[in-house]
Amino acid sequence: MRFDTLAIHAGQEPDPTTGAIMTPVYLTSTYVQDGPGEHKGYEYSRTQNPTRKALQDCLAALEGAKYGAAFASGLAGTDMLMHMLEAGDHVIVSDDVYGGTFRIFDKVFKRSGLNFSFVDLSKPENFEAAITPKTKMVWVETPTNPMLKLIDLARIAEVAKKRGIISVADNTFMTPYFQKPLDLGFDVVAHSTTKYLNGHSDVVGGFVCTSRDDIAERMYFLQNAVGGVSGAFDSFLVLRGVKTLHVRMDRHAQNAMKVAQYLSTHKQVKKVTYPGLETHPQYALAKQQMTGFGGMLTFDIHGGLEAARTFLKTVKVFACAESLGGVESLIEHPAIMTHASVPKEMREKLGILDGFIRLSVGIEDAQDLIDDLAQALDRVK
Ligand SMILES: C=C(NCc1c(COP(=O)(O)O)cnc(C)c1O)C(=O)O
Repeated sequence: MRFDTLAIHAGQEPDPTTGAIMTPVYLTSTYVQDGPGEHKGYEYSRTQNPTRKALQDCLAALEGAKYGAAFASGLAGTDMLMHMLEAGDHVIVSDDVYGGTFRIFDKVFKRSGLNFSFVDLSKPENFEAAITPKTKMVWVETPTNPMLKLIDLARIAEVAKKRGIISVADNTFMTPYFQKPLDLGFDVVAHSTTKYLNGHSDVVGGFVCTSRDDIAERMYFLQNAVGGVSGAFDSFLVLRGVKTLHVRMDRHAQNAMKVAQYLSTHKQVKKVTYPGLETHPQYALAKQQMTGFGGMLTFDIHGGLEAARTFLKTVKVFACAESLGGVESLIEHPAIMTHASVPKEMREKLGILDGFIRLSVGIEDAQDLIDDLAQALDRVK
């Protein structure tokens, strides 16, 4: 089956007992056994749950993975992956990542003895230069959150394989609809399903998938042993949301392009970054490894923090809030909000400055979105 059909059907057979076409929500913690160890493949819902299995199988099919595991949040999936490593191991991370991802690396796992290097992997030569004899994993986002830098997945994967390094791509921004890191040689894909996969801002969740048997064995062990699993109802909601992923992503991308083009002409706007604009420094790579450009864009507004605050308080259709990827349009100030946990000097080196604004462009009427931005920009000048 092709992507659009998999999004609706993969991992979901009609319920064998009743024929229910939608996977039931198995709100149960445990399963009665015929005798000690004599069960139907289900023992305890932290270990296995039919609704979570349907979600795991569906999302794995969309990423082209053999195995998938669903978690209570994106960072719970990150936590599981870090438990694959041991004290003294070294991880190379793209220098621009979600603030919470930076935080779990720098404030949690560094205390457990893991070492992290935050490297500008948009320049592929920097990856090999950062490898040490202790390097066990490379972790990338592309496009990065929030600077929307792109990383050449195939080139990173090639070097990682040659050096025996596990490669992980956080594919939250693009989703498998626009980008397939496993097809480009990556070992693991991670998602915050909170975002585009669920797509309706009513779940916090995570997902990790791979086609490597060795990684999968460890992944399922840790999912159960560490326990940060996706609950049955959250799994049902993500399974329901992902059914329209292909339709929503097309509309997100169409709207984002229109908004990016509008902002690019506005005198109050200093710089617009969107992978679909030919002005993006890595536009050629965007066209090479992505089939669409997503719904995320950023821009710098003249007037610094005061202008940014006024602007974020004046928009009406765009909601000022953290997160992204829902049907509604969101706007936020990374330096104060999503990336406050990144040290100021690191933020400023990346370009996350006082006038820097991130948009998650929703699937509303594009002209309504543009009109909303226009009226708010008029108030700023
Ligand atoms: C909440 C936001 N990000 C969460 C996130 C996460 C963490 O996902 P959680 O479900 O919030 O734990 C992981 N990876 C990326 C690329 C993310 O953007 C945000 O950027 O507003």
